[in-house]
Amino acid sequence: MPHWYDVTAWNERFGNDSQTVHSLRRFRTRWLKQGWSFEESLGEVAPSVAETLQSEIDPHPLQLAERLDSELDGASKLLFRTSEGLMIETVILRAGTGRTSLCISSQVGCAAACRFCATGQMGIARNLSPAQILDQVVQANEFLRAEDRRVRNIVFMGMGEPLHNAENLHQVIRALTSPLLFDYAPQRLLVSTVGIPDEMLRLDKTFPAVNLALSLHSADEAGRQDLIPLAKSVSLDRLRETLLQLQLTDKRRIMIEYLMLNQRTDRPEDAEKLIAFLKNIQAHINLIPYNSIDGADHLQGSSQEARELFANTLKAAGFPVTIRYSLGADIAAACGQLIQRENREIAKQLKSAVNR
Ligand SMILES: C[S@@+](CC[C@H](N)C(=O)[O-])C[C@H]1O[C@@H](n2cnc3c(N)ncnc32)[C@H](O)[C@@H]1O
Ligand code: SF4
Repeated sequence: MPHWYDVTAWNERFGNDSQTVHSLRRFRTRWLKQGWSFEESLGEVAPSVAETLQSEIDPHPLQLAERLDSELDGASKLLFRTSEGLMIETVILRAGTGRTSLCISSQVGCAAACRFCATGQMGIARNLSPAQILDQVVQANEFLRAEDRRVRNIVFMGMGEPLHNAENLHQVIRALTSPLLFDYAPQRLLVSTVGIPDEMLRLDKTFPAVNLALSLHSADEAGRQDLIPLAKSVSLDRLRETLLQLQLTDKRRIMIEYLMLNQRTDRPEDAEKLIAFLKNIQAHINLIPYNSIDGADHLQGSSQEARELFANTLKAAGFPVTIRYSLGADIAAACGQLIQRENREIAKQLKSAVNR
């Protein structure tokens, strides 16, 4: 089997004898849709097929290192280790409605190097493979099965910039939405990006029903560049043009993520700039409270009062606005923060091993 998430490979590998095809379908349903373990699911196929699957598929390229359950709300953080020893995190969010979302990582570290982001400050950027990205969903669903739950929504809002890992992202979306594998509706997926125009357009063209969120954070050119070094190569004009282009093919609202930073992004003039930037764009604005990170003492989150005033200005201009409620505050703050130092150390060791 070249890759288990490649549907055509299954047919090529096992042929189309109807009994085998049916039993393999049951196997994949148990494993990928119902959260059964790989081993349990093997019980659905003939022993000879099970033996082949066992020897050719590595069901868990990620090793679970730790699980942290929030005592405040329904969040759980899963810390995984890659075969290189690097750590990534995945967050399960259980909403009161019974709906479960999963926040997954697409990279270890991130080249965008945003000043406010622990992942960006790790100083490394490694793409996760499709199997490593999908394993986060597989392992989360295995946990959730004990609670009679299944992941309903998947957001690419964990570590890394998904559009810097676009080829793998496309393969992952294909697998997640394939009726023969995970069978998620594309509307249940949300890709969050710092803003890579060509890849935003390509994603929209390839998967028009997958939701897109743009992490804008500032509609002031110098202010945005100050927070997001990558923004020096993507102007606000280019981003606005991209949003307008997306709107031509897609009538849904795009989500704009906006980090609330004291005296940097939360002043009345910042709200006016944001309103001007979003003129004629169907946007839903999500205001994000800042989780402070190590090494960014110059950044402070906005007060609740400033957030509410900002939200009201945007609402008065006609935009739907939500203030993101941060789940799992007790199980560690901003994404990437827990493992920032550990990954730096491991990346250093790997580098010196290569140079030796
Ligand atoms: C970690 S990023 C991953 C997806 C993609 N790279 C992006 O920037 O949209 C997901 C979201 O987390 C936000 N984020 C990063 N660091 C944060 C922090 N310290 N506090 C609050 N939100 C943060 C980002 O701005 C982004 O909107
Ligand atoms: S916020 Fe997103 S783009 Fe910026 S460094 Fe973090 S993961 Fe990368």
